[in-house]
Amino acid sequence: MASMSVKHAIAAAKKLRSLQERFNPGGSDIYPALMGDEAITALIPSGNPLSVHILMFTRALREQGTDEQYEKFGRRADNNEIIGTFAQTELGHGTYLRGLEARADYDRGTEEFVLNTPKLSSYKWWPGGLGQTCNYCIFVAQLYIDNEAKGMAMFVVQIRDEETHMPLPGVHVGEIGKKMGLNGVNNGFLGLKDYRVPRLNMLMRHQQVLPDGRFVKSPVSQVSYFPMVFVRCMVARQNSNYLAQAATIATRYSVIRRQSPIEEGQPEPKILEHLTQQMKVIPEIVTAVVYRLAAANLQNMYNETAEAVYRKDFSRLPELHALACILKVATSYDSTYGIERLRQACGGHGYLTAGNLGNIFAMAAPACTYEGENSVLYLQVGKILMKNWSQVLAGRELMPSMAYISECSKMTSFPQWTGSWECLLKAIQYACVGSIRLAFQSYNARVQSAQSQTAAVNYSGLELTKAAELHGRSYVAGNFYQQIVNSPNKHQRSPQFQKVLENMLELHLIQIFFRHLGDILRFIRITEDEISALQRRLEEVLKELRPDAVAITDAFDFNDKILSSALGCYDGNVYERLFEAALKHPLNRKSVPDFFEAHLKPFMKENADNAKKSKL
Ligand SMILES: CCCCCCCCCC/C=C\C/C=C/C(=O)SCCNC(=O)CCNC(=O)[C@H](O)C(C)(C)COP(=O)(O)OP(=O)(O)OC[C@H]1O[C@@H](n2cnc3c(N)ncnc32)[C@H](O)[C@@H]1OP(=O)(O)O
Ligand SMILES: Cc1cc2nc3c(=O)[nH]c(=O)nc-3n(C[C@H](O)[C@H](O)[C@H](O)COP(=O)(O)OP(=O)(O)OC[C@H]3O[C@@H](n4cnc5c(N)ncnc54)[C@H](O)[C@@H]3O)c2cc1C
Repeated sequence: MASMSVKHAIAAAKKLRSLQERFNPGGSDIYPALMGDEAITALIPSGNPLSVHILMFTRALREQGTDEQYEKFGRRADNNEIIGTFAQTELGHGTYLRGLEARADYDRGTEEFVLNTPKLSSYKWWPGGLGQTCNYCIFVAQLYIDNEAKGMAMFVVQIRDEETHMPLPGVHVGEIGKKMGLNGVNNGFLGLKDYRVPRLNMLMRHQQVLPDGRFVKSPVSQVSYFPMVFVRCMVARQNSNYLAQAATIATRYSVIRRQSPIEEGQPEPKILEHLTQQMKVIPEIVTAVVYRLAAANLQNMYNETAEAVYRKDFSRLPELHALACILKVATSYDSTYGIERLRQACGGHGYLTAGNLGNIFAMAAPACTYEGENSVLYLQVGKILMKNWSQVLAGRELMPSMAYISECSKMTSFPQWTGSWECLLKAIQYACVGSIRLAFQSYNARVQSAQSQTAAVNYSGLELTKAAELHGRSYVAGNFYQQIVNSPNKHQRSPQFQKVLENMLELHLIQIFFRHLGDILRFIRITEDEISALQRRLEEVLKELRPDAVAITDAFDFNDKILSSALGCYDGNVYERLFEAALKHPLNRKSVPDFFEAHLKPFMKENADNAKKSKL
């Protein structure tokens, strides 16, 4: 499987290169590469073994290396002359970066670093492509000078001979084993023993080790985390895509499949006529659109921040970090759970490999773990919200994406309930700020009672997580509201299109309201009549969006090859394709399977003989 994936990935990368040269000659714009990665990834159901090379190895060289280091390594990596990965996670550590055990000791006598993974738990474990594909990696290690720890640093390390692909001396490298998905990616392990690299193999754009061993600290240590921020931004885009693919499949299947009359004596309707089926499918279509828009915003913010960081302006890093964390978590959680809901909406056929929903789930699900495990990133955002709440209490301004927190903090009570979009959005934001305030009270009480900040974060973890989750909802819903209601290009939309968008906004806001009704009722008094009115609106907007469901998913414009699903093909010939896929199963090559003579027949005969004996 891995070699097939590599073959496909290389073919697709070559195609991408020719497209890039045709549409972006000589351009350094990496987004065609990303689109290519998106396309490559979508075309290789078992995952793209070059993803981490494209998304992390080449970018780390460009963003963390000096111009000279880019010339030496980065240009060759961008041109796919060398293939690398990002080797940070270890067998024993993934989240707690300050606990990473791999070490780089500077030898000023030879102006080299001596790299070691001192214990089994220090082995790098998980990096994509590391097992068999890559001949280089970015090796993340704790830097030591005269045995004094200086923090994390990144090193360009060649792990295999460029001609023979043999592992180099001192390198122990291989595949970590079968996974629940992405089995074409050959995630690998890497052990290094007294492996020496020249001083200039340490990426030194932001921090340096001089020939005499003097250490020049980075002005902002967190800039070494930048490669992860980028992938978190990409995950938001990628996972909204996975959800859109699954929503397309389930929608198309739901207007082909007929089952269970709604009126006695009437013909069986398309299953999408059932209200409960609409509630399973249509909100996922809208969620895919909502996150695609949020991911696009985040990508723009990433570009602006990356340019600023290149100019040594680190001012926007904290806001990008906070947003990248919360959108990576929200998109990966909601897409993973949403894809499973869509699979279940397709009944038994949703469980067939030919439907491809299982594989889309297996591609989407690990994003809840890689690039920062979601519950850890929720806590990270919770900590940032605590810091920002202290700013609010001190009367200081907050970063733009958190400005609503300041506004809501000034409200002594929630205004008269109207049920309007603005009211629903403000309710989610108001509940978020109420949760932040409660979390801060718990956290602060713990710190005041002499708990360390780390311990206070841990023991306030449930409230911090809730506040972070509601912050994500507030940001995403607010972004969608602005795009639909206040977009500068709103006048260019036809009235019909604007109406569809407004129906999608109505559905998103009401769906989020009901999902967090408990959180909202904690801070806002809403009557049963007001809630029932929203229940009616939910049923009504599902009915309104039903006729547009296919058109909206067609607009995602996934080629049948990308969906790779007998349930979701554009022509709707589901049963023919299911049957065609079934007949291709190896067990159908013979009428009588080999195991009949070898196992089944003797087994049944033995039982029959025993039955006869017991009657005698
Ligand atoms: C569209 C095309 C296709 C796209 C495909 C995309 C999919 C990708 C496919 C490839 C598949 C897999 C690739 C996977 C790769 C990996 O998984 S790489 C390894 C990822 N590992 C992690 O993410 C580790 C998680 N842990 C952390 O990030 C940190 O340990 C954590 C943030 C949890 C804690 O940070 P610490 O420094 O340890 O401690 P803390 O006190 O919390 O933070 C101190 C300080 O620093 C600030 N901070 C932390 N992180 C960042 C950051 N990234 N950027 C900026 N600032 C950061 C934090 O807010 C604190 O600031 P303060 O002001 O001092 O409070
Ligand atoms: C498909 C895939 C691809 C990957 N690709 C790469 C790659 O290319 N390069 C790379 O370096 N890594 C890669 N990784 C590794 C990934 O980054 C780590 O798995 C991730 O960072 C989590 O670390 P961990 O697995 O060690 O879990 P741990 O850090 O051990 O966490 C395990 C669990 O403990 C809990 N936990 C941990 N810390 C805390 C905390 N502070 N507070 C509360 N609970 C906590 C959480 O529930 C967490 O799920 C990949 C992983 C996967 C699944």
